[in-house]
Amino acid sequence: MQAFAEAGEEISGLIVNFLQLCTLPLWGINKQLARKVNCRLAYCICSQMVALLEWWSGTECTLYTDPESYPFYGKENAIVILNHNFEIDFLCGWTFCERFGVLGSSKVLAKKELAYVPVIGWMWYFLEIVFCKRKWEEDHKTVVQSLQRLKDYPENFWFLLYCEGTRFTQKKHKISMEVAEKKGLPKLKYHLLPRTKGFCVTVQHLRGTVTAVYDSTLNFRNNQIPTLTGVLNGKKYNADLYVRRIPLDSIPENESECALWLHKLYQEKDELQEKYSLTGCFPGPTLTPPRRPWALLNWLFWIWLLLFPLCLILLQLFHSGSAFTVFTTVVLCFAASLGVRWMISQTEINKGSSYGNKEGQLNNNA
Ligand SMILES: CC/C=C\C/C=C\C/C=C\C/C=C\C/C=C\C/C=C\CCC(=O)SCCNC(=O)CCNC(=O)[C@H](O)C(C)(C)COP(=O)(O)OP(=O)(O)OC[C@H]1O[C@@H](n2cnc3c(N)ncnc32)[C@H](O)[C@@H]1OP(=O)(O)O
Ligand SMILES: CCCCCCCC/C=C\CCCCCCCC(=O)OC[C@@H](O)COP(=O)(O)O
Repeated sequence: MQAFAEAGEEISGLIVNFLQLCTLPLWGINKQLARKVNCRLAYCICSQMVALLEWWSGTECTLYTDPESYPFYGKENAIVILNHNFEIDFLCGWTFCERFGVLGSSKVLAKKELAYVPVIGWMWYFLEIVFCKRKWEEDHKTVVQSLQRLKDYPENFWFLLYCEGTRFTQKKHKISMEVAEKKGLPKLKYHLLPRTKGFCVTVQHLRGTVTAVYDSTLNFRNNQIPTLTGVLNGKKYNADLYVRRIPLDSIPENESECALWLHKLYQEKDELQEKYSLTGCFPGPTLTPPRRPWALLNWLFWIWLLLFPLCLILLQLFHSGSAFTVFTTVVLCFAASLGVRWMISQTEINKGSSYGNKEGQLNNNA
């Protein structure tokens, strides 16, 4: 039955991918309309995952931020900088996107490998997500081109940058601190040394389009180690997100000064993490926007649309279908379930890339 449910989830994603494909002719006729339609279609996929986190697992997401910045959230384009320690940090990010109304349009500088993940990766293609190979010589041109395209984007968007470039592991941390030492930069305890090129080029090319940087730090209470499998199994987590709004005007235009600015920011982020690990909470007030019903309603819609008829088909098969048809259906469901499990494995840190491991970097970046 679980295989059947997972197949249903995947099918809904593939249907949306197909609808996105159908918008291709529209891009030539009315690009801004095509973008808006694709934002709504992407919302149909992302909000199902948000519904799993918010409504199925009941995970609580608390926002720590100052009341002066709060009215800007969701009303402007922004670059979001986030620490990269958790398997579901992207999902918590999506939850905040949902609550501030920018879920369908949010962007990320993502590794190229994710473009090939069915449903999510294919959806991203139509959202004009910026992909990188994490090899600057090869990335520079394509990243700049992709950023330029966002200048006339018709919806407010958040552009997420994991400046550490990869998920935190002890090994990657040790190596990046050796790099920090060689560069004469202070050591970080909780972060990898940030990669500055992506940030500087984003600030440079989105100046005038984006008005602020949201320096964000995510933690989970009581040293919880959240996983996507945990969320799917209904496990409740408690996420704390600290957000500081920094006007883009205050970030240096000069590349080397911009890189230094980012290193300094990560030193401050490290101090904040130290406070969190000592006290178990972030400083300042909490201002958490409530869950909205739309993610739940969209999820229920797809369940109603797919699972009910799929269950009926399955029942009919077992009652009257031939052994061959039953066998084929079961095999297809298991294949879809395997597909979903492979997608989930993309979020697992212990199956992560060798990027940032000195030995791996010489040969392989996958
Ligand atoms: C109110 C609420 C607010 C917020 C809510 C929060 C979030 C919601 C927002 C949006 C959500 C949207 C979408 C989310 C959905 C899903 C996202 C999921 C996943 C995608 C994420 C990824 O794929 S992360 C991986 C890809 N991204 C990045 O890597 C970005 C960061 N990297 C860069 O910017 C890089 O510069 C680069 C990729 C552009 C280029 O890579 P390259 O390796 O070539 O980098 P560099 O040239 O920068 O590196 C060489 C320099 O680094 C030094 N070096 C060498 N080894 C190391 C080392 N181990 N550690 C650190 N530094 C190292 C080297 O010496 C070079 O130094 P230079 O001085 O020469 O620069
Ligand atoms: C419509 C519903 C869809 C049903 C499907 C449900 C199952 C979906 C499962 C998984 C979605 C895949 C999301 C992929 C996002 C993974 C983000 C991520 O964490 O990337 C890692 C990257 O930053 C750094 O990689 P490395 O640390 O260098 O390695």
